[in-house]
Amino acid sequence: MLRSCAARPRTLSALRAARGGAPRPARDPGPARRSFSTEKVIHKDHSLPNPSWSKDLRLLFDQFMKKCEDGSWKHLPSSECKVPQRIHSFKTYFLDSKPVKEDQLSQARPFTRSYEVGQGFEYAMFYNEDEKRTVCLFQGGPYLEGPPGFLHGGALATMIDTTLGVCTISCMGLFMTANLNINFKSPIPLCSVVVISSQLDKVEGRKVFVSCNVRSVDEKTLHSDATGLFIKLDPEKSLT
Ligand SMILES: CCCCCCCCCCCCCCCC(=O)SCCNC(=O)CCNC(=O)[C@H](O)C(C)(C)COP(=O)(O)OP(=O)(O)OC[C@H]1O[C@@H](n2cnc3c(N)ncnc32)[C@H](O)[C@@H]1OP(=O)(O)O
Repeated sequence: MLRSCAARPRTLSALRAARGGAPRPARDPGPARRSFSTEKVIHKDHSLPNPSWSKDLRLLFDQFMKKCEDGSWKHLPSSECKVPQRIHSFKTYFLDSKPVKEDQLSQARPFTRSYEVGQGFEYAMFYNEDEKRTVCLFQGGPYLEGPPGFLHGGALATMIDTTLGVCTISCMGLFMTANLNINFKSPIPLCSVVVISSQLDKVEGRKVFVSCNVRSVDEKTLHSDATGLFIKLDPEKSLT
């Protein structure tokens, strides 16, 4: 039986409604056309509240949306993370890599958005360009269990990597994670909400140094801290 963090939609149509969609969507054109067409593709924004979000996550989300009103913070819709041009650019950088078969590629989707609503990674990100900071409000669902009742360290590492990755976007260009160091200080109860606060510390040529901490909603518990190194892909190089 599925478990969830908040009231779980009981029917398929309720689930679709929770995702913000119509009760029965039009026939899906198929992932190949949906994700990789050069035509304008409309993606659903998974970073908006849904019924699986706990009160804590909703409150924090509302607080940050308020901060967006004066333009200092920007809410990052999940749909911006999978832009066809960006996918094409990555392909051109890694021309010599063993090509993924088209039918496999057509099924690809962002790791953190590949779970049913409420079961995996529920999160929203906010970005402050002037301060070079990114904040991720994250609720890890029941399918992300590591030690019984607690979040898997790899799931947290994924969210740290994603948050730090978004933090590098102020430098523009395409980046890859080269190094990630995480100190796990206190386990995170499954289904609880944590705040990942990241900042850009230093840029040295193509190297971008970023760091973050992960705290409980009341800020009393430091769950983790981490540093990351992201490398801007060199247009002169084609990597294998
Ligand atoms: C406005 C709204 C927009 C929203 C927009 C959303 C965007 C949505 C974002 C999603 C965010 C997802 C975040 C997931 C991000 C992954 O999951 S990435 C996947 C995991 N990472 C990988 O697979 C990377 C594999 N590694 C590589 O491809 C290559 O090693 C790299 C990292 C590209 C570097 O290769 P390279 O360009 O040949 O670099 P290279 O010349 O060797 O080194 C450059 C410099 O970096 C140093 N360096 C390289 N590697 C290391 C290392 N590991 N440690 C220390 N130093 C290193 C070198 O020493 C060198 O230093 P200098 O000599 O210049 O001082």
